[in-house]
Amino acid sequence: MSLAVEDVSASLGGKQVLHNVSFTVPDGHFGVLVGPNGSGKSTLLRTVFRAARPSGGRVLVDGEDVWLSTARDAGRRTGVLLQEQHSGFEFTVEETVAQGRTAHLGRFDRLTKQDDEIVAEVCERTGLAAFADRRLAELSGGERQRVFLARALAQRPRLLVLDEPTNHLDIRHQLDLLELIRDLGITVVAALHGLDMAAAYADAVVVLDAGRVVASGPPAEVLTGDLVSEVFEVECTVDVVAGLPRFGFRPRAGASPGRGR
Ligand SMILES: Nc1ncnc2c1ncn2[C@@H]1O[C@H](COP(=O)(O)OP(=O)(O)OP(=O)(O)O)[C@@H](O)[C@H]1O
Repeated sequence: MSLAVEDVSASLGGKQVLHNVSFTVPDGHFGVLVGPNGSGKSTLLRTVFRAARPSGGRVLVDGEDVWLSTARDAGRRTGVLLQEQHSGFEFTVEETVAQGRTAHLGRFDRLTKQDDEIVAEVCERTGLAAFADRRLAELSGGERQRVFLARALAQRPRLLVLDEPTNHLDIRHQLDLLELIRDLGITVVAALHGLDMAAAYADAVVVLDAGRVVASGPPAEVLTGDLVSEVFEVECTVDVVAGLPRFGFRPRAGASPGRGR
């Protein structure tokens, strides 16, 4: 499933936070959004999974404007993993993952044996099988994040939208999650703060700054020391190790704590 964001603008609380943003993620590719806090990554992802309506422009999934399709159709094909979830902790892991199947059910349908098999397979794949009967309240933040990923995968989405999916995860689980996502072979768009991870896993990165795309393309071409220094207001050096950029950071001399936008 291809994703095309065309000239998207959005405003929140009377302030324009996205300015004519355009990029594409071809079918089966992994597109990553990077940018400083407040640069508009989450808002942009929300326009993609139909939670925030753009004030201008279009979001096309396989050529179809998501805002012209029903919420149910969009929900069926798009899996979403958000930064932090604060509810539903009374459910077990298995119950939560099974919620991913309900997007495909009619109002009075019940889960079938095939749904149960998908839930079991996803729990296995995400390393959650041993936790299946535990309540989310009894899990660590990182374990819960994996459950929410599993719920999104149980949906068997054709487009996966991830907002900081590696938040809370230790390094092994960050790598596991990104490997798993890459191996899914579906179209993925994710916001990531870790530039090393973005460089290692993305087919293409889109750099946002103050709601505008300032660069996009293959990570090794886009994530240069100069660009990262400029956008993140730090001193950044890049070494290429085994064909991948490795980033070194230092605070910029005389830098203030924020831009106060
Ligand atoms: N409900 C809201 N009302 C008004 N402004 C908002 C609202 N939500 C977000 N904003 C503003 O919109 C801008 C973009 O926020 P957004 O969450 O999309 O950025 P982000 O790049 O995802 O940030 P982070 O890296 O901190 O998660 C920020 O300036 C933020 O303060």
